[in-house]
Amino acid sequence: MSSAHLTRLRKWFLAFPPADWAIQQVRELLIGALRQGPIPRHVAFVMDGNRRYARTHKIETVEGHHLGFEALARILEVCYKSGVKVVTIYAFSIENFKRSKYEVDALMDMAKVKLTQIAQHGELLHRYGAKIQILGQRELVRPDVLEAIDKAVEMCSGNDRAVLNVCFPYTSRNEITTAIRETVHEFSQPIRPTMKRPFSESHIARNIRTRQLSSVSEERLGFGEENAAEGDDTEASTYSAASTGEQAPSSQSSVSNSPSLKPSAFTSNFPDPESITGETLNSHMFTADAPPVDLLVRTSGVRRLSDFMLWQCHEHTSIVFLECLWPEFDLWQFLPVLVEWQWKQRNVEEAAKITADASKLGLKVQ
Ligand SMILES: CC(C)=CCC/C(C)=C/CC/C(C)=C/COP(=O)(O)OP(=O)(O)O
Repeated sequence: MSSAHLTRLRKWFLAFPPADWAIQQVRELLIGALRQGPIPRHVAFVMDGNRRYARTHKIETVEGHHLGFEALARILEVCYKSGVKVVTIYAFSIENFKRSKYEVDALMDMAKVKLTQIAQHGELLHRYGAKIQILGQRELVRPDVLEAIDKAVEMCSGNDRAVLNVCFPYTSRNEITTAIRETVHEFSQPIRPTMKRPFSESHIARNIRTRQLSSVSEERLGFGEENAAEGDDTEASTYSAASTGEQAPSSQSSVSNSPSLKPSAFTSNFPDPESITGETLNSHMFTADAPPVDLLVRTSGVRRLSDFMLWQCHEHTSIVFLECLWPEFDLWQFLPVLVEWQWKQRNVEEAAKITADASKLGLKVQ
């Protein structure tokens, strides 16, 4: 039986109210079971296969994208109900501008209408306390579309339990380039000395460190350049306080992580590029506030990342390629992916626990 016939049969069966009710109950039960295990904090989707779905079902391309949106709404419900905090979707790649004007306009209009719809009071995003963030190159979007999506963002801005990141129009290369450009700009600005805050925690910590280091230096080293290289003098402390308080990325907590002056560069008054870390760049990514991606799913059998979430994927990110086309994607395809992720995650947590216990006993785990 062809997939078109199966879809029709499924629709016919689901049209019976008792069947619909029973399926809803099973869905709730399965999601409840999922919630008993670890849940990925951040899930990303490459929603691929809308046009192929439209072709195989002999419907308009735009209709394929509309069915793609319906699949998205279903899957967002599954994610938020299961406890996923951040969902990131590849809604429009910068490369997608190469498609026909008709299709680009249709996708833009769809974003305008659908984002407004799901942001309404009582609709999906409010039900799960999710806010929207638009990630990408805003300047490439038509003003009327921008106005509508900004309004949708505003409508959900009070929500703080979950996030929907809509990448639109986005590529990782553009995101990473923007982050590097902003970092270079930040590190090209002279550090402005600010008022000393004598009773701030960081100021006190620095002063203690400075005193400890200077007493060691006085005893052993004198006041040579080497001494300066190890500790902060009072002037450097003031500069560090300025950068820790105002210029360092929020995720950097230690004094040594913040943009600081090289002792040899005290006179240059610029932050030390050597203090740029992965955290510095991360704080300039569009997803700065989000945890790294734990699970990335791409549908339609295509096995590549297509310039999506290249920075956000880490050594434990599970990347899963599924054969089904995006409009077909639902809990039934997603469930095995989540169960496998939970199984792997338990192993990762178990291994971390063994390593921690071993290090407490002074042993080394291979
Ligand atoms: C909120 C919001 C804006 C939702 C967007 C809805 C949605 C599903 C957008 C996906 C658009 C897109 C380019 C999909 C890729 O499939 P494709 O067109 O490349 O299909 P193909 O791989 O079969 O050619």
